[in-house]
Amino acid sequence: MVKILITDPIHEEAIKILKELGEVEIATDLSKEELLNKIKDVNILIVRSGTYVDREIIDAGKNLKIIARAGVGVDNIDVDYATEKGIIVVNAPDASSISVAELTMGLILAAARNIPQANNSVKSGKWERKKFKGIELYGKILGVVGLGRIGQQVVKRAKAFGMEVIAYDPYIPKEVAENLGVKLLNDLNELCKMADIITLHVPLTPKTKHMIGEEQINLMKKNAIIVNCARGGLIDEKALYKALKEKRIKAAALDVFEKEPPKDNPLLKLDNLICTPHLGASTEEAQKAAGIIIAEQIKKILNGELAENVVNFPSLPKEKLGKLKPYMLLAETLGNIVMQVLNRVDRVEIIYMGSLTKENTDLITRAFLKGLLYPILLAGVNLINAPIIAKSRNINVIESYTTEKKYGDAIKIIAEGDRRFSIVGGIINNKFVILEVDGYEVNFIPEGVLAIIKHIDRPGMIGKVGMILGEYGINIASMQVGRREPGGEAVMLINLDHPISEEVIKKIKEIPNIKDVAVINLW
Ligand SMILES: NC(=O)C1=CN([C@@H]2O[C@H](COP(=O)(O)OP(=O)(O)OC[C@H]3O[C@@H](n4cnc5c(N)ncnc54)[C@H](O)[C@@H]3O)[C@@H](O)[C@H]2O)C=CC1
Ligand SMILES: O=C(O)C(=O)COP(=O)(O)O
Repeated sequence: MVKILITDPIHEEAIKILKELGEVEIATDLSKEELLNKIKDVNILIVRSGTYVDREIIDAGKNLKIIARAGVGVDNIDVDYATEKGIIVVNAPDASSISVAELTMGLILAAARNIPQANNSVKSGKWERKKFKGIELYGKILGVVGLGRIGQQVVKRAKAFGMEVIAYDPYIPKEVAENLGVKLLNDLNELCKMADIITLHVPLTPKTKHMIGEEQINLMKKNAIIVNCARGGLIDEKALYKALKEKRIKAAALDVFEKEPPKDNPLLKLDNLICTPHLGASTEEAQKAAGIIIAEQIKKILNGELAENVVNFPSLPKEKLGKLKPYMLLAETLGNIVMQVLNRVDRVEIIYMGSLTKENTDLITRAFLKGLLYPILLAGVNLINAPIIAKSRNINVIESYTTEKKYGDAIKIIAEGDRRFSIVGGIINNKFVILEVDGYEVNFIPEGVLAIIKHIDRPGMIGKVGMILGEYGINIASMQVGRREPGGEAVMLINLDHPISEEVIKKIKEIPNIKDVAVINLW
């Protein structure tokens, strides 16, 4: 009988379904040691955000086949390692959007009207009507950062309050914003300047980490309110603490923290900070939906059926994949690179070369689209929904085939968005190799953090880039230059051991003869 372990609270309706599938044990609040012990015989582990499923847990789970996340974010699960171990990861991305949007409105109102502070005051025997004068939402400007599932629900509710809504989401088609009656801005700093209230609804990625820092907070209005019901880490908590302490802005309302629970976090001592303990998805409705969705997904997987919310690869039967799997992984990596080089993608052409032209390439194209959308949507995108999401984001996808044999079995991507970008990737000795970038031939294995630097071929260019990286303590793992002729345009590919900050990128861009710098985190 299948053994199912549930380590975070999930809805009883879901437990009912799971009990029909196997032997269920519910053990919440386990210490890591306890979990390491229990996981040994478990086949299916069910978690929410309270359980960290790291390498050690996965290694200990010798019989683990499925990890189910009864919610959206899988940032507490080492999905790559699970994939490596052949463990399926499944989630429920749509279940809690309305609940999170409603909590966001709750926190906006609470901050605007000082509700938590006033509640504490009355309960302590005071009657301080003057102290707690608030502001109306009516007529105020709401700045929504991230116009995805939750952001869009927030817009609808804010409109009902008579708010004017502006948004920043470089990846969403402008028609989506137009249909919602939202003004879409091209610049986050502009939103920070204009908005009375700012609310965050983006995933936490290397690009969005600390997207609200000192610079953005300093641009905000004196009475601005900032709300975060997405992920801790989007706001630089040190900068926020300073701004709230100095009353640079009116208030912040947080459902999420960089470290949860936020023990000893100095923010908690501030009167103008209100907070909830990561309650966005904690409603009867969202939990019921999330629980039932993952229980149904598990049932499908156990029956050998296609499950829609599988986050990673191993769900696909080996016999169906054959030689395609490495090319799916290659395509996923190419997708990753393209989105991070271009930021906004309007059109992609996927050109299959060599003997790949004889294969059924549908799965490879899906893997490419999953990789393309992953840097902005994380676990919300999978092999099943990737083409639909690409379409909903107005990304025109074209597949074509060429008998050209120059690179053997390879995949070429020509993408258009902020600019045109092309890349060819192949597989040599079981390694992904970049064979061409923007028409320049190279032979480079991308690993860790990849920098693609376009420049004019002049003596000392490599040294100048290396010096700046060295100054910031960033190690170069490997590098290569591709050029057509000496003195002309060239491309430098560098693998770095660490991610690099916007400050370093800016410094490199300031070197004379550097044309463009793109830094890509390879997931
Ligand atoms: N507090 C809670 O309990 C919960 C929090 N969440 C969090 O809410 C957040 C949003 O979730 P969904 O709306 O479901 O995600 P979604 O994937 O539907 O939407 C995210 C949006 O962010 C945009 N985006 C990505 N990178 C961006 C950037 N650099 N700048 C601006 N926009 C960017 C994407 O284009 C997308 O439209 C996630 O962080 C999720 O983890 C989700 C559920 C519960
Ligand atoms: O689903 C998500 O991403 C959430 O942040 C909600 O987390 P939870 O299920 O409440 O632990």
